[in-house]
Amino acid sequence: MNRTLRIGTRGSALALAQTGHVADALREAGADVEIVTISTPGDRSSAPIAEIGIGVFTSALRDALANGEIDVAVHSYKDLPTAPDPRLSLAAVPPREDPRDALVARDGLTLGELPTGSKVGTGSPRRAAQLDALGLGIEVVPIRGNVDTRIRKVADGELDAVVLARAGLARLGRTAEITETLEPIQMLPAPAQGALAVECRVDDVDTEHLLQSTLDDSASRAAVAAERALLAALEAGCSAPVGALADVVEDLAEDADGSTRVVLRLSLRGVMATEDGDLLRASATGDLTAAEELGRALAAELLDLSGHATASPAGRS
Ligand SMILES: NCc1[nH]cc(CCC(=O)O)c1CC(=O)O
Repeated sequence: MNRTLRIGTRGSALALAQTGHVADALREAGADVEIVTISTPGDRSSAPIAEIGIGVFTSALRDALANGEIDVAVHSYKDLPTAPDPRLSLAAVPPREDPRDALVARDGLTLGELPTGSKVGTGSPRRAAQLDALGLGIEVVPIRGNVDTRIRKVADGELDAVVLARAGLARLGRTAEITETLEPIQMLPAPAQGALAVECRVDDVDTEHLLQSTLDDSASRAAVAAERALLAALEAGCSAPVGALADVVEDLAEDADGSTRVVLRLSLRGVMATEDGDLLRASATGDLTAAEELGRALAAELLDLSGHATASPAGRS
């Protein structure tokens, strides 16, 4: 293909870093690429994400792609609405970064070492609910802003700690500032956290093929598909108190002749906060080729649990 591919991105440091990695990989594969920065309403507003709604960061980029202003859009996958955009194709899910959340605390402290009454900043209801459930006596303070702004609140002494996606810090080269990487058993990440979504126009089959063959990682795609199907089935967005993490695991399957062989399967964990702040957890394992079914089955289990726990589950109101 000898045309120049215009790759669209938001202008934040994180978005530019992510898009830079995608552009590098495409250049290595011999493509001619150019980066185009698109300003989104989400970048211009400082209101809480829960108020301005899912899609604030991604819909301007998607429109620019559908209109032909750009040929490729790179998104943080977890920021995409769960409804598919019929104008676009999800051409590639590149190998996922570490999906876990990370703590950046003063004086090198871990969560367990933070004294009672410590202020921990996060704008995410999912992170807030899971922090509260740990029962550490810490105060969760709502914050917004880019990664740099959030970390600065710790350096300035306004907060004792913030919780951020490890992947974002890794892409910005700032993992040295992490004081603890939070284990999923304490803090399940947002569905698709750490993964990128690379889109092109649905009728641009040349670009679709190039992106898919150069960038796509089928294990990352399957894991994220399961997590997102769970989220979609809970009718919840990125600001909902829902965490999910799928891992590709090795399992043993028995053949008809009695011999065993190693097969890859998906292991999915999910957490959902009720309106009372209780956490409901469930997990299941399924076929790598049936990721979405696994996500939907686990969502049904969580909804069933919530029916027993409370009359009106969070994320459905
Ligand atoms: N909602 C903001 C956002 N979108 C993607 C990332 C981090 C990178 C990723 O998860 O892929 C972040 C920052 C954060 O949650 O700390």
